[in-house]
Amino acid sequence: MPVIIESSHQRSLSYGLCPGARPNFDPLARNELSLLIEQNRMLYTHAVPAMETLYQQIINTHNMVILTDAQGVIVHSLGDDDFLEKASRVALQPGVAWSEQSKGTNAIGTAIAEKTATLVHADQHYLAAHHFLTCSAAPITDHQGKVLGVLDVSGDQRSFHKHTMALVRMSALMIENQLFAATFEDSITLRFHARPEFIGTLMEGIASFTPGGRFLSANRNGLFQLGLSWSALQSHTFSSLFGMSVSAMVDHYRTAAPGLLNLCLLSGVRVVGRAQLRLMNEAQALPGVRNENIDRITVPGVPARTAPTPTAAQTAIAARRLSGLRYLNTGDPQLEQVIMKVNKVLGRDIPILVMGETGTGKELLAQAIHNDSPRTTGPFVAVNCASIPETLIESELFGYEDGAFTGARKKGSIGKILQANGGTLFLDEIGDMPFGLQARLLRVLQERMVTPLGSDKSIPVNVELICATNHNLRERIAKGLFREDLYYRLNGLVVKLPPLRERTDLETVVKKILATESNGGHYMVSEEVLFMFMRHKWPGNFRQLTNLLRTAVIMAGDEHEICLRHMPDDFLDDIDMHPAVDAGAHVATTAASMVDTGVNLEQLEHSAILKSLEAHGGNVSATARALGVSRNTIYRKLPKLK
Ligand SMILES: Nc1ncnc2c1ncn2[C@@H]1O[C@H](COP(=O)(O)OP(=O)(O)OP(=O)(O)O)[C@@H](O)[C@H]1O
Repeated sequence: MPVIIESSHQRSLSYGLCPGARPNFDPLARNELSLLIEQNRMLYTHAVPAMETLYQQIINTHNMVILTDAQGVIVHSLGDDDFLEKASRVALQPGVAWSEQSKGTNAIGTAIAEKTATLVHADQHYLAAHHFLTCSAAPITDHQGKVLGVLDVSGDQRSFHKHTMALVRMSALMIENQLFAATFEDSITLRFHARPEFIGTLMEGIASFTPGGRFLSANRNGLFQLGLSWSALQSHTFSSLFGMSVSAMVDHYRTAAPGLLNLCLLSGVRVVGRAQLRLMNEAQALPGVRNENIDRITVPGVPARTAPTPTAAQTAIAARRLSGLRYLNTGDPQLEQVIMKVNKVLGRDIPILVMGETGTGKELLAQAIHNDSPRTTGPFVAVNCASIPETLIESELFGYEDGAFTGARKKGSIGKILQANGGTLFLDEIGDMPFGLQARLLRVLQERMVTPLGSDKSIPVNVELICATNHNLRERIAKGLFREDLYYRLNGLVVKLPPLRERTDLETVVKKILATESNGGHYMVSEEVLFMFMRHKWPGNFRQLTNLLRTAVIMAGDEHEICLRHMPDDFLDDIDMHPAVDAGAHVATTAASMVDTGVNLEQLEHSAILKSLEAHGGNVSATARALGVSRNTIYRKLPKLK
């Protein structure tokens, strides 16, 4: 048995695992999984296209391609799970943990423990239940060598192929290189190799530098070619590593037809390289480049931004999928119903009407519907009917011909409806559409033709329509402000987004927003703040919560726990915090008087929790202890208290 497997078996034993034990395949709850994906957003976005390419190479071989986070929890998997027994299918699904601690020796867990690509075949697995598997895994590391996750191919051990490991390694390297390029987008990046034909391939070294030439980081092959550790490289510069100053390199690209750079490594090995400069704002710091108030410089012959490659397009598709419906689902039952209904009409040409207060995420939902629909590669065009002056909304929507009215642009405009052709048109605040225009919109929807202002030609149009409103449209119909016939044309499926104060997943939502706002940084809110959030009415819903958390993250700085002192004063003013009272006595008296007045048990329970929380200054743990229930019970019951 290879040494690496032997030491892993010893570790598995020390974790108290028994080879004959039945593994635990319980996946994370859906809301926990969306949070996990949110926290690993960058890895996920860059890995999914590479996983799809990898899968194309092993399709029909009874294998699955798996991506995990740094702890070995699966965040995405795709492929043939037909080789698995029904009961084991769940094992390779998102949300299941494959760390050594939970599953013993296995390719994912062992690759994380050993920080190296690992093959675990058949009975090399610690648990007998996994002996039917063969798994090849490679860690994906960031620019500082920290493991971000693992890429793995798992299949039936009878389908073992010796090339699989090499494919997995190459794909992991591809993901690392893309992550590296995305991290150092605004730096000097040098791609280098001893052989010119390897520039632009997975074998190239990549090193990044500040505009002044200070070393920032290098990818795996870069470190290998430079022959120095990451920490030893910190004191180096472009010129100390490659024997050429940054200004000489810039001069090279000023020549008429600059070829590859001829460079010499510290070891004396000669390499060739191609530099990319994408310097934002710091252009002035670059020696030899004139300061002409430029905030992005392009060196002739060097593309400032690489043209979109198929991989970039795939990355964009993955990013779109990441904003799909399943990632909005963070555990609130009302929202779950909305998503379930919307999923049923996807791609069926049924207009969707989204109701909800301001900031409840109506536009985000519309975008997610578009991203998950078969029209995802088409345009998504949003029009806010309330924010466009009444006199302009007609031309904005329907377009106009050259010179149709005074002030019109010379060449006319195609209008938002035609811009959305082949995609989705999202009409926000539809209730505010001027009455006169409602008839025109209705005609477009019925005839599927648009006639621009000043034109006598009708142009066919094919759009999926999503409308949103925070008005009660029936009331507006009754007042003669909204056409009934248009209402019936729009309401193919009507869904209502719950306001934040009614959502039961506030804690998950807060974590998700914090993960996004802090770019993966690990911020959390204190119990006291969470309690306040649960009592707040949130008139601005997500918009208000997102802004508040954005500011709080900045205020908290290095502290990572967001407390009351990080909250803005106006928010604190809004919260009605009563002084603490003797909880027990107060609860008992209130309960007695409530029973007298015929209040039901649920109201009594709510009142007791509320009073106790007030008495404990909002401390949920202390309240739970005082009332003899779990913290979760308090959280579950809190939203109903408002
Ligand atoms: N589920 C969510 N998670 C995180 N942020 C969200 C969520 N839903 C909405 N937001 C954020 O809240 C803000 C408002 O969302 P959005 O514009 O979709 O709401 P809306 O209901 O269309 O608002 P309005 O009625 O004012 O047009 C946006 O910044 C959006 O990114």
